[in-house]
Amino acid sequence: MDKTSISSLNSHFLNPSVRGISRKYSAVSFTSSGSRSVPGSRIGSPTRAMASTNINPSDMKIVTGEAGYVLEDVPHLRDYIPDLPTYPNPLQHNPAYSVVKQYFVDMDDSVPQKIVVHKDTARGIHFRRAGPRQKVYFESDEVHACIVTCGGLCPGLNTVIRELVCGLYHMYGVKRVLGIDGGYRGFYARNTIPLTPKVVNDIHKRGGTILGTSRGGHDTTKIVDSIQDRGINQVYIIGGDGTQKGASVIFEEVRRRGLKVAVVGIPKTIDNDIPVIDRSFGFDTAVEEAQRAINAAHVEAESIENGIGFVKLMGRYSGFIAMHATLASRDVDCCLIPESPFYLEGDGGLFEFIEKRLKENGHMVIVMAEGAGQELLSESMNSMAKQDASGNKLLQDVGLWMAQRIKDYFSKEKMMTINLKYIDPTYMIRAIPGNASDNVYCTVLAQSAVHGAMAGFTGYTSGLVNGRQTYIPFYRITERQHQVVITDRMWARLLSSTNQPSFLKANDVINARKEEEPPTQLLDDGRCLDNNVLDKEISHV
Ligand SMILES: Nc1ncnc2c1ncn2[C@@H]1O[C@H](COP(=O)(O)OP(=O)(O)OP(=O)(O)O)[C@@H](O)[C@H]1O
Ligand SMILES: O=P(O)(O)OC[C@H]1O[C@](O)(CO)[C@@H](O)[C@@H]1O
Ligand SMILES: [Mg+2]
Repeated sequence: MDKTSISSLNSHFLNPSVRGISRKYSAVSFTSSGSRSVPGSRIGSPTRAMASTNINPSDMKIVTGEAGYVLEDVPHLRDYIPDLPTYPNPLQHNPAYSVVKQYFVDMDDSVPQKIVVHKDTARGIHFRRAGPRQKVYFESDEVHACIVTCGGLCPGLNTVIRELVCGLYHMYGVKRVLGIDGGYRGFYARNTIPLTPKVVNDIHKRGGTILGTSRGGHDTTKIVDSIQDRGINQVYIIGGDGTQKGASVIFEEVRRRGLKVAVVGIPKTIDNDIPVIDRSFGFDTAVEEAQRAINAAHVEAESIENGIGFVKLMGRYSGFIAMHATLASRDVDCCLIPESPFYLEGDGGLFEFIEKRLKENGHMVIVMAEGAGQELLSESMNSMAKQDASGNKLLQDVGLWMAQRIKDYFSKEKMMTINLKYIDPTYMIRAIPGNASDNVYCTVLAQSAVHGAMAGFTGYTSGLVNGRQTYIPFYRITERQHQVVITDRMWARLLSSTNQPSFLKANDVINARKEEEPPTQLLDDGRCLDNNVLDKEISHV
């Protein structure tokens, strides 16, 4: 697409003829009952919003408005089940809430995805604001909820479980909540665990998940059969990108069967690799806990001649933990992440930098994300890529390999004595309970998820966008992975903090820019661009 067609797309979008509120629902007989109808409203095309992704248009529920406003709405039970009765929200009689002015969220409240704007910027994509609604679509004693945790561990998992249970009980008077044992396969292969506020009372102080977790084993038919057979009508699914994909297909099958079942995703990933949301719970805890390993590495390194403290951190495809832990610490001399290619030998390579830093300071600290430099390791070992039960790339231990390469290089090629101490705190970091800030985050996240299901929304991930809780359609969460953008300011901040070289060649920069994120990145002239045209017209970051 050339500049002209981009402009024409945008001018179409801002054209007065397509202004006003317009709606487009997916192919499955959605109705707009219950939605406020705006005088002069008309069916509009979601072309502009769809153009940004490979998403099936029938999955999208788009509401457009004045000045380029787009709401990427989430499905609702009444979209496929007509004439659903509503009930007054029981919170209005709850003394804790009834005194709160404007406690209920206005049905038209939405949260913008991009908050940096220019005076003539289109308002862009918005998500539905989370929170309690005046009317609910479930009676308290009708609700039979279940909670499942999938994928790797993450600090705060138990807090989310606790707050889902307590939120359902205390806010909505729901008494039937089941824990599914051991991830997705637990729906059909394991026992369930009845959850009450008493059972979950102090679980937030423990790491891991009291429900157990697993990878693989997602059999959609068996899972939905189990939901149907048990009479479950609210499903809370806590997990990472893979889990949210699984939640999305469960939702599709539930909708196909016409079941009154709300399917809700709660994003969990220690790697912070889920797009759209500000950050995932557990990430803050992980960055804080990583400080202990980095401190130890620094103490060891500075106590000995040519000491190198080497810390491996988690981050399969995304180096957020390593980047933030480095920025927080100030003791790190070099941070290596999967998104930023590097090389070892020759001018401008890692070995040259290590030698320089040791000569300057006598010691150094290196932080490496587990997904960094995997291609160097594979080349050197000539090894085949393997996968785990969920289909994720199984990483080789790059930290140990790199530590050995550094030792060999300096002892054999430079005849220089170095003292390298290798620290791998990865699973120790992942297994601790959430810290104070993550626990608050988990509480708000869980309560928001419950409010949405009670209000009849379904097929959404509950998540923080620009500091506000929102409901995000599954397809936005599953369409790509969130990664560090190495041409963005945050990585530049890290480079100026560590004063390490970028190790980039010109080609790497061009490729990195092509992979840049957002579907609605704001350009200098205030327009928004789609991913698929980003490579044609890259502006500032
Ligand atoms: N495309 C998919 N469709 C259906 N289910 C999926 C899909 N991808 C993954 N899953 C299921 O989701 C569950 C968790 O996936 P995965 O092991 O990738 O962890 P995750 O949720 O990405 O969490 P993390 O990466 O943070 O550990 C597994 O049970 C897996 O079978
Ligand atoms: O050893 P496991 O449990 O398969 O998980 C390891 C992976 O899980 C994560 O913690 C989260 O995806 C990654 O950082 C890591 O590569
Ligand atoms: Mg994952």
